Amino acid sequence: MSPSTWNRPVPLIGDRTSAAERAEDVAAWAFPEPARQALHDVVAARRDIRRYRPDPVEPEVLQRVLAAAHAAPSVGHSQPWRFVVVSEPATRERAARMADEQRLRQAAQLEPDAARRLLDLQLEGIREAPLGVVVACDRRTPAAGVLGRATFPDADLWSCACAIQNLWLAARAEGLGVGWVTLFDPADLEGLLGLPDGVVTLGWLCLGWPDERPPAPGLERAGWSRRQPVADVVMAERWTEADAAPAPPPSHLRAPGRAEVVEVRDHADAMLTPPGSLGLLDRAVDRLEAAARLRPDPHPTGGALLVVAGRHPVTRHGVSAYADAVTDDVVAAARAGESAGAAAARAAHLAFRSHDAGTATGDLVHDDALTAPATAALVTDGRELGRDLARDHLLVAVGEVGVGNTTVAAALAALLLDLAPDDVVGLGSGADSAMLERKRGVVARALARARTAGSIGALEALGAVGGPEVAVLAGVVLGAAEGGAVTVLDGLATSVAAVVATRLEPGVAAYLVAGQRSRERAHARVLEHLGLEPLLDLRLRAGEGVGAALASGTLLSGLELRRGTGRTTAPSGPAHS
Ligand SMILES: Cc1cc2ncn([C@H]3O[C@H](COP(=O)(O)O)[C@@H](O)[C@H]3O)c2cc1C
Ligand SMILES: O=C(O)c1cccnc1
Repeated sequence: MSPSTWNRPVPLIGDRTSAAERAEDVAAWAFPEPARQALHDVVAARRDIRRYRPDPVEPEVLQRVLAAAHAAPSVGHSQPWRFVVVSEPATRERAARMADEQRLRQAAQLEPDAARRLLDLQLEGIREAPLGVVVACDRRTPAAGVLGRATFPDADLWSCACAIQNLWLAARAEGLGVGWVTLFDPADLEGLLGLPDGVVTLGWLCLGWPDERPPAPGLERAGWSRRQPVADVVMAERWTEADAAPAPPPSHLRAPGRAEVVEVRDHADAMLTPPGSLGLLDRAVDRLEAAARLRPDPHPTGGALLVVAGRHPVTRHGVSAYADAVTDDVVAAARAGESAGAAAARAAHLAFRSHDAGTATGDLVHDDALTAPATAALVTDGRELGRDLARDHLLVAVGEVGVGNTTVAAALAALLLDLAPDDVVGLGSGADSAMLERKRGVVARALARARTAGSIGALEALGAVGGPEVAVLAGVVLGAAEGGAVTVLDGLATSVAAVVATRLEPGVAAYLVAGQRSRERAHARVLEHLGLEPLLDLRLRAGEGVGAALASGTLLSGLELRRGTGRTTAPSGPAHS
């Protein structure tokens, strides 16, 4: 039964346009042609001005120019810029002397001819221009406290540079000249104006009515440099240097593209709810829906849980709180539909499959876990399993069982992500501190052995320190994606398997959902590496796909919620308001 159509609730604040309006005319946000042309004219005619008339700049004009600067984009909307407007002739004179001193110093470092050309350059603007605007950046907020600066700590300075550009263009439109002088020892300039610690300057802007109207940059006219062709600075897809273009990462897998992703979002935006109101769940449902759009109609709607079992000779080093035989018990219970994984699948309305991947041949410390042919065969088996499950299911939740496999997963995570044993070894099914110490030692020795080979590929790493269920699971992730199904990851081992899969086929990343963040130590790092935020964070340590099943239940509920919620009507009101 399909739901009825309802009036679109138009928000009274913010963006009043609907997805349908935006899809109908994607360019409707543009300015009229004369305004666009004017913008390009101003950009092209902006010059660095060094000669000024002495006439004053009216306060209203100055305010307009400063307001444009203050409208610049800034990292995390932090507005870190400060503008010190200097009109005192004595201050300008002292600043000019500082710049002269630096000019002589720099000239002394240059070849004689370049030095003469530098000395010829007009730097009198600081004295002549009626105003100086010293742009400063208040850096006293710690970078980690500003959205976007923890990763790019200098983004606050770039924001100030954006403000300078805005000021410059607004000034040019008024007919004013701007010259940006950075020939200072920053500490001198900061001292001159009394900038406190933690506030740094980006230099001195001369501002006034220009006594030159240059059609081209002064440095270009002086033969100092020339504007490079735009084609020399634009690259397609990857960094390219002359003819040394490196090959792109191989991916034969088609990930949902822009068309599918936008279509899914348009569809979701037309629901009788505020767009994106299900938060992270909305994003995971988007993923499911985008992948489904690559399939022929009609496509399946439900999900399955696959639990893969493996056995590990590494247990002989005393790294698990349980005996090897537990793995066989769980496999038998799974067949009887009585393992925790089987029960979790039933609770979440998922089909259940278990698969026995067999036994590793090496203990990681002395020998590779798997030979190269065994590794390849296991990945191929997994790929087929994944494709097979994808035929009947929209999502494949994955889980594992294998006493000792948190040691294996930790070693593989460390090898693939270049982490230390301390960062990856966790409690597993219940280690005590002595066992943790042994696990760290085993992982350290396994890594030392594997790393003697130098840099190794994902499949080699899998063979060296992985295990049979991890290899099969890497294949499952690949096969499921090929079949258009999203894989819902469980704990550490399944997530490390997904890392292997993304190394083999970068395109699979778009088909992954992190079901949960488990208590196992390395899991958070591995999920971060995959760029995935977990749907659940319950400190699980169950293995067997229990967390993936719980999350898949929620995910399928989210999908049902989206498909069952009423749609709103198309356009209501103009796109421009
Ligand atoms: C009864 C039992 C059932 C399990 N089901 C999953 N695991 C979980 O614990 C094992 C990994 O932990 P470690 O590396 O410490 O051995 C895996 O089998 C994992 O799925 C279980 C563990 C036990 C004891
Ligand atoms: O986080 C996991 O994946 C995990 C933790 C403990 C035991 N088995 C699995």
